[in-house]
Amino acid sequence: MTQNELKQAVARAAIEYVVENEIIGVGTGSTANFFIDELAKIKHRIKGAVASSEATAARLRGHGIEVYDLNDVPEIAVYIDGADEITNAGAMIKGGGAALTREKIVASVSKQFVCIADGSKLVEVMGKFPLPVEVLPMARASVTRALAMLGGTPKLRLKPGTEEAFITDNGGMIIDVAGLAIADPVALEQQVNQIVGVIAVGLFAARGANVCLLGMADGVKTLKF
Ligand SMILES: O=C[C@H](O)[C@H](O)[C@H](O)COP(=O)(O)O
Repeated sequence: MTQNELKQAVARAAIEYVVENEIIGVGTGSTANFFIDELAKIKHRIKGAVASSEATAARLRGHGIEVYDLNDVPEIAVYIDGADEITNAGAMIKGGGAALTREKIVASVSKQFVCIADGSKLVEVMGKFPLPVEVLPMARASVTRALAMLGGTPKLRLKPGTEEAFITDNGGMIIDVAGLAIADPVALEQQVNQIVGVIAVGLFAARGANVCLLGMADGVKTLKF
């Protein structure tokens, strides 16, 4: 099976977690895109969705799914999203697609977080995937110095094929920190959150996933945390 087929399989399996007549929280990225395409097939069974990025909002609308402003939605029954890495305790690195801040906000008001990922994302210790940190542009240099003190190698994310900084949906910049072996994800999440100028860190540990649907060659494996 190709990686895309594994992503498609977990996207399909995630439909079982969609709560009828509710507003669904929807993540960002290639796996989330497969999920949106599956969600479109049952759109008459949901009220609508809250999107974690402009790209997700556009794809949802393209399928005729109503997109709600989170300010008008006090609680979300289920949030479905991918991950860059996930541990067998449900902690995740997210933000490879730069949507970490909005993803964290939507996840924070969701009763259940269902992570959908191909099996290669399951790791024992996170950190092989560089940890994304969204920062206010004026704090780019000071936050970079503070992140270097944590032991990794921080690098400003650039717009593909250019020397210009990548700018997020929120007007922030992303610093990717390579070379961290994350022994205590909850402690590191707290530590990075305390750096002045950080908007959000792509560690989802204090609030991790409740369920993970992992795409494996022999089928979809369900992990519950
Ligand atoms: O910012 C992007 C998100 O955190 C994604 O969920 C994550 O990068 C995984 O993306 P993909 O499903 O494309 O591997």
